[in-house]
Amino acid sequence: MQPYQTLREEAYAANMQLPALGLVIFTFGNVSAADRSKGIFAIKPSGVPYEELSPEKMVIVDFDGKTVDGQLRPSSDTLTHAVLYKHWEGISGIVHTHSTFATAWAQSQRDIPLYGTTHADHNTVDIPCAAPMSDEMIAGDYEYQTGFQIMDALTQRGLTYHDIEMILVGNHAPFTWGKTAAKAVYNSAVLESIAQMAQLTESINHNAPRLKDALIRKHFERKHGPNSYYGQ
Ligand SMILES: O=C(CO)[C@@H](O)[C@H](O)COP(=O)(O)O
Repeated sequence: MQPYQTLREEAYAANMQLPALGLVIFTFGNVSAADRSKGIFAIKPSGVPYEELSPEKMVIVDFDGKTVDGQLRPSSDTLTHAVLYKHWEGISGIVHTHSTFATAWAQSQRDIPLYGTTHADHNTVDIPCAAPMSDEMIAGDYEYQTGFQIMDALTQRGLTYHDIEMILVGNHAPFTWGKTAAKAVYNSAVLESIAQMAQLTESINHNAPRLKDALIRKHFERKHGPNSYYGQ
């Protein structure tokens, strides 16, 4: 058995969901799965097509972004994942994609407004778009700074990483997270669907109204919290 085999298999399975769900093409995007008890995560190697991936090719990295085990160079976004794992204790999965509609909203530099119950089933707030990074941050350790750009965007809105598990990085693309890599992948697929619905909503009615608070609460609380009654 290879070292960290179980973690590698979890990361591999989650990475392979991205092309399966139509969230990436070629080598776009990346998924990591963390073992917080060891302070490490497994992440896709950089620039390797998904069809060439295997559990053995997942790279094991610590929360400072240093490679612990693996022959291949980890994802170019590794330091962004590392920063978020280091600062957000409740997450063990992170996904970055360039899914079309979420990326289009990121390029528009707009938060995704809460127009409908599909959005409210998952979030009670607009989906944030982090501001584009300063020239200094870009010239510095870009991926490391992207992690802080994400955290700062939530703080500026009075949100925590529990309040919402998805964000757009201005002019770049989305990041999502969760208690597991599988949940982070689910969040990436939900984000792409919400982004597409919102874009279509605005193209049909540019003055479309936001969902009213009563419906936001009803749909979110139907699925989440002590009085939820969705599912089995
Ligand atoms: O953000 C980007 C590119 O802008 C990444 O999503 C890459 O497309 C994936 O890079 P690797 O994980 O293969 O290094």
